[in-house]
Amino acid sequence: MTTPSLEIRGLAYAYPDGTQALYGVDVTIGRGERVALLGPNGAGKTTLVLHLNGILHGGAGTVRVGGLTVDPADRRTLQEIRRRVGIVFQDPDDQLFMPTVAEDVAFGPANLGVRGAELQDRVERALAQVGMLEAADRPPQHLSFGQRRRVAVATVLAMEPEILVMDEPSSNLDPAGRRELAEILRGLEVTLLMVTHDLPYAAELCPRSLILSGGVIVADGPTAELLSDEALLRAHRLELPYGFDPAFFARR
Ligand SMILES: Nc1ncnc2c1ncn2[C@@H]1O[C@H](COP(=O)(O)OP(=O)(O)OP(=O)(O)O)[C@@H](O)[C@H]1O
Repeated sequence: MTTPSLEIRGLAYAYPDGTQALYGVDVTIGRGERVALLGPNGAGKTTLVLHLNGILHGGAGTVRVGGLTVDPADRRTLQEIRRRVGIVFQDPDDQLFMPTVAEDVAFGPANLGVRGAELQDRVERALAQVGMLEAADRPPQHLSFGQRRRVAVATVLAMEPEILVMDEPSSNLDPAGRRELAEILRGLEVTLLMVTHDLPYAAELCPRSLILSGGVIVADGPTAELLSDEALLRAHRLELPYGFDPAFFARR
C-alpha cells in the first residue's frame, strides 16, 4: 500500500485565549484523492489547514504528510513539509508579489536551490498545467482575478507538492472562470484538499467530502451521499442552492 498523502491522528487544538477549535480530528487522505472539507463558519477548517504545514501547533495529536511527521521544532523537516503542503489562499494577491508571473512561480523552487534549466522547466510546466504559460512575462497585477488565482496555483505546483490545499477556490470567480478552474483542478495529478462553502463545487470536483463541525469530523464519505442527507446538512448549517441535485455529478 502506498503511503497516504495525509494522516491526521487525534488532532486537538485550543487558541491561546482558550478557544478550543479542534477536538481530536482523525483523517486519512490517500495519494491522488480529491477531498472537500466542508463545514459552517467557525467549524475549525482554517485551524485544521494551518496545522498541515506547522503554522499552528502545540496541541495534541499528529499530522503526517507523505509519511513525514510535522514537527515545528525541526527546521529541516518543516522546510520539507512546507514544500509538500501547497496552500493556495483565498486571495491570490497574498501569494503574488514579483514583477512577472514567471518570477512569482520561480520564487519557491529557487528558494529551495533549484536553478538553471530545471528551474525554467518547473516554471513552464506549472504554468502550462494551469493554462497560463502565455502570461509568463506579464506583471501579475495586469491579469484578471481568475488568471491570478490560476497563477497562485502554479506557484504551489512548481514546488511539486504532495498535497494541494485550496481555500475557497471558487470564490470571486465568474461562471466561466469557475468552470475553467474546475477543469484544471480535475486534470492535476495531485492530492487535493479543498476547503469550501460552495457545495456544488465540492460535488463537481471531489468524490469524497469531510464535514467538520464544532471542531469534530461529523461525516466522511462520498460527496453525493453526504450532500443528499438533508438532516445532516441542516444540523451543520450547510445548504444546497435551490434545485441542485447532489447526485448529478456522481452519475456523470
Ligand atoms: N486567533 C484566534 N484566537 C482565538 N480563537 C480563534 C482564532 N482563530 C479562530 N478562532 C476560533 O476557532 C474556531 C475555529 O475557527 P476557524 O477559523 O478554524 O473556523 P473555519 O471553519 O475556518 O471558519 P470559516 O468558515 O468562517 O472560515 C472558532 O470558534 C473561531 O472563533
